[in-house]
Amino acid sequence: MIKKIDGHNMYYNYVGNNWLYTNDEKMEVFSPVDGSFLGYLQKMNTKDIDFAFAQARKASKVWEYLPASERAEYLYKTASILEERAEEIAKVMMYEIAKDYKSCLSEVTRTADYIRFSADTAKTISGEGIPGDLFPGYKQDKWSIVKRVPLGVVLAISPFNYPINLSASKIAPALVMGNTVVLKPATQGAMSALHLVKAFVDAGLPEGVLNTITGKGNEIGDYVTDHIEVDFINFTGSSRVGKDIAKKVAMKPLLMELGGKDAAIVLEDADLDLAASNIVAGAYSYSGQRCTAVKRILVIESVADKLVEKLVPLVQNLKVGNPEDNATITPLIDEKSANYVMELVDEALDRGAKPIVKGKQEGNLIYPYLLDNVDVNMRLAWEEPFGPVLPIIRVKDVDEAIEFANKSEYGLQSSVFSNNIDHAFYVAKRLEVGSVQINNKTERGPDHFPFIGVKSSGIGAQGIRYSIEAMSRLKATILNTKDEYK
Ligand SMILES: NC(=O)C1=CN([C@@H]2O[C@H](COP(=O)(O)OP(=O)(O)OC[C@H]3O[C@@H](n4cnc5c(N)ncnc54)[C@H](OP(=O)(O)O)[C@@H]3O)[C@@H](O)[C@H]2O)C=CC1
Ligand SMILES: O=C(O)[C@H](O)COP(=O)(O)O
Repeated sequence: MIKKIDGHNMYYNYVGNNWLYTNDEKMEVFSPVDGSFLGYLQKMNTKDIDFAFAQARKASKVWEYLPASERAEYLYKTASILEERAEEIAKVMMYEIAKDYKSCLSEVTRTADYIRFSADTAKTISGEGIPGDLFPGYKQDKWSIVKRVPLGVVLAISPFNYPINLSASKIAPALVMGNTVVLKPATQGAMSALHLVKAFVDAGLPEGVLNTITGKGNEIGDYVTDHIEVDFINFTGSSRVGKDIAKKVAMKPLLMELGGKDAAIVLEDADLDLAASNIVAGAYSYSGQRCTAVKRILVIESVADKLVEKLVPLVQNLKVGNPEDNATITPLIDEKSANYVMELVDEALDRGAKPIVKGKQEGNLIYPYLLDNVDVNMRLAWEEPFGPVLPIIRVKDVDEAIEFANKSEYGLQSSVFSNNIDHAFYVAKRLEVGSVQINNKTERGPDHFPFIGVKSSGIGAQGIRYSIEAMSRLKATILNTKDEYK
């Protein structure tokens, strides 16, 4: 997987049954932690990409017909290998994406659990037999035997922020269902993703079943997504890129998890300590670079001051610094992203938002901001910063909270904090999002729950069983018999 070039690591792609050096074009990868040089990735060209898809197509004809229980065995082995290598992989991830070490480690072990659970779940996917005579005019001589079959070749495109988990959450359900996979990981995150792929390879996965493509999304993306051999696209990333792909590819089924602007709605009867601790954990972990991060607070005016009082010390106490020291606030993925976050902060401050915790920018590191009195005329009320910045929007009553929550173009998750279950359900029922958390921060998981984005936040449902179902289709074989004995 790794060869030395000029004394530096060069990551190869896995295609067919080999770690391949495909061509001389390469990309340099630097660490967002300290700018150090991490190594090279290959820039695959159209010929290399064609080869990867051809391998996946060829393998799908065999893999599809392997007994499901045998496919599951490869996943069990992969999960164990990942666990054995958890510390090594977590370190690679920490330097590659500047996520704190503890979270990197738990991402790897969570992924092993995810893969194992996918194998378990696949063994519960059964079919059904439907008797024909349920419909008027038919006799007992006709049966439809309905089962799930794979779609063929799945293109998995993953983002930088969960390079292992959001690659595996596409690969594992796809493979165990009998699809083959071509993975295009985020460029910043690809080294970690290739370590995941190596675990599958070392588990003995047959030739061509899992293949990888590296290269800049904005250069090879169109060619990859529109490739004739792609039967299904499973994408996680920004709404901008997701929408672009959806517009360009015609008649290809899609599963997309995109951006979010998750609101934490705090009602008058909320437990404010619980709300404050959940909101701060939800908003600032991994410096807010999570699609499910709490990205705005909508609080009823009558309890807003009290909530703010509880939030301020929690935000002030967040550890800022190095991922090796398990800081919560670590450098953002790059300086461009940090500059965008500051653009939103500065615009809100210029328009009168109150910085109750005032952060600062040092290159790609942003110290946390908590801004009060953000209003609907500020970009920060609507745009997704993907950084450690949390706006507080004060609302007069519950209906205004619901109205503002739903005005967002996004619809991933929301939280509602209330000690009155009827009030919480009143709000939950009216929110236009995939999931509502009652008295908890917004978050994905446990991973067998459905994870759904609506509006600009996605298409379809992820979650182990749901992903398996999404990457399969029903196939009916109709058995016609004669009710006679000759
Ligand atoms: N809802 C969810 O589950 C999640 C959503 N997200 C969202 O993702 C964003 C951050 O992740 P980020 O990685 O920056 O997202 P991007 O959309 O920039 O990139 C996601 C993936 O798409 C690739 N890509 C980029 N351009 C194209 C293209 N034209 N065609 C095909 N693929 C392309 C990228 O490759 P390359 O790196 O080479 O550019 C990367 O692999 C945030 O908006 C966040 O909310 C993130 C995680 C989970
Ligand atoms: O990409 C994301 O940000 C994740 O899907 C969120 O996952 P989490 O809620 O487990 O952090």
